[in-house]
Amino acid sequence: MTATLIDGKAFAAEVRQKVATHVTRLRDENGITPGLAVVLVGEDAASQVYVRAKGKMTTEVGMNSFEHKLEADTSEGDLLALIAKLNADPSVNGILVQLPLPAHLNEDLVVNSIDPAKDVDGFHISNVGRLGTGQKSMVPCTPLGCLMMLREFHGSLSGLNAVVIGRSNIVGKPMASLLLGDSCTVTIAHSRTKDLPSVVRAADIVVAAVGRPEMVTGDWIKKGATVIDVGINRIPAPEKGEGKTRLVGDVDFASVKEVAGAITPVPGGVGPMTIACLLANTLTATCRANGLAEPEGLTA
Ligand SMILES: NC(=O)C1=CN([C@@H]2O[C@H](COP(=O)(O)OP(=O)(O)OC[C@H]3O[C@@H](n4cnc5c(N)ncnc54)[C@H](OP(=O)(O)O)[C@@H]3O)[C@@H](O)[C@H]2O)C=CC1
Ligand SMILES: Nc1nc(=O)c2c([nH]1)NC[C@@H]1CN(c3ccc(C(=O)N[C@@H](CCC(=O)O)C(=O)O)cc3)C=[N+]21
Repeated sequence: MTATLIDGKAFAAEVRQKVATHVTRLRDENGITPGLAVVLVGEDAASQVYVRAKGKMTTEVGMNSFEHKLEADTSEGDLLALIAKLNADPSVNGILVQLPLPAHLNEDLVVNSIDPAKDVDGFHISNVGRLGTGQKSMVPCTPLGCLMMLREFHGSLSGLNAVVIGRSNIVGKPMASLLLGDSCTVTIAHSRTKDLPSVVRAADIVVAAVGRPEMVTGDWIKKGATVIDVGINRIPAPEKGEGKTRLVGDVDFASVKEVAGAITPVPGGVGPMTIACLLANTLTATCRANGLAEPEGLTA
């Protein structure tokens, strides 16, 4: 058996197109252009690539993109002052501080200084609490993108067994909340889970967010299960030439696709959906800030 490929890249393009249509309407009918501010501290090469891609897609959907690149040794006070300025700026509807931050900066403090209404990552303690209690919130982009793909593929998720591998605040935990919200029976697995393969074998839906290249193999997967691969791992690819690398997920695509019913690829799966959901969240935040109706199908 070969699994159906869930094409995140194509789906993300559709989401961005929907966002662009709403942005045009906001401009024409309300004279509003949503603005997204991205703050990058330090020179991490991978982060720079990602920030550039976000900036390009932000302007492509007709939003304003504001990039703030700060030195790696920026003080906490200077970073908090920038965030305060962005919080107060009416042309900024969304604020994203690229994580991880350099070690001398307190991530919780920084994230919780963002105005929750502009917290398009959904990492602020108030948004986390709202999501956990089923109140309207900003929903973290990566889990939201996974949920959109699952809903598109399955229709209803009600009663399905979902196993989320990974319990980070940015992926695993919010993913589990969203799946519970859609009435899945949810198990969260992590590095202390006993006999992970047999836990995963019970799942109709597997979301792998571990950060270990190709860890989940075909013999862990129930026949016909849906597998969402969040992992982004760069590994050496000597076959492409000396010093070359390639991107792989947390799922061993080759063996899993023979057993699963559906699977997302890496690249071209969750990654593009994450950026599309960031733009969707920025649009949602703009509508809420202006007391306008929210676009349908772009939030949880
Ligand atoms: N596509 C996208 O848009 C995004 C992709 N990512 C990618 O997703 C992956 C996960 O990211 P993130 O959640 O931030 O990672 P973290 O490192 O914060 O969390 C990893 C989780 O995996 C668990 N884990 C580690 N090793 C094992 C193991 N051997 N067996 C079972 N569980 C294990 C850890 O358990 P414990 O808590 O016990 O230590 C932890 O809960 C990474 O590859 C990252 O690059 C992340 C964000 C966005
Ligand atoms: N505050 C914050 N919010 C984030 O959402 C956030 C973050 N910090 N820090 C880093 C992680 C990682 N992340 C990715 C998003 C898109 C791709 C993506 O588009 N990947 C492409 C491939 C890109 C490539 O070729 O390198 C794909 O999977 O097809 C990857 C990774 C968001 N993150």
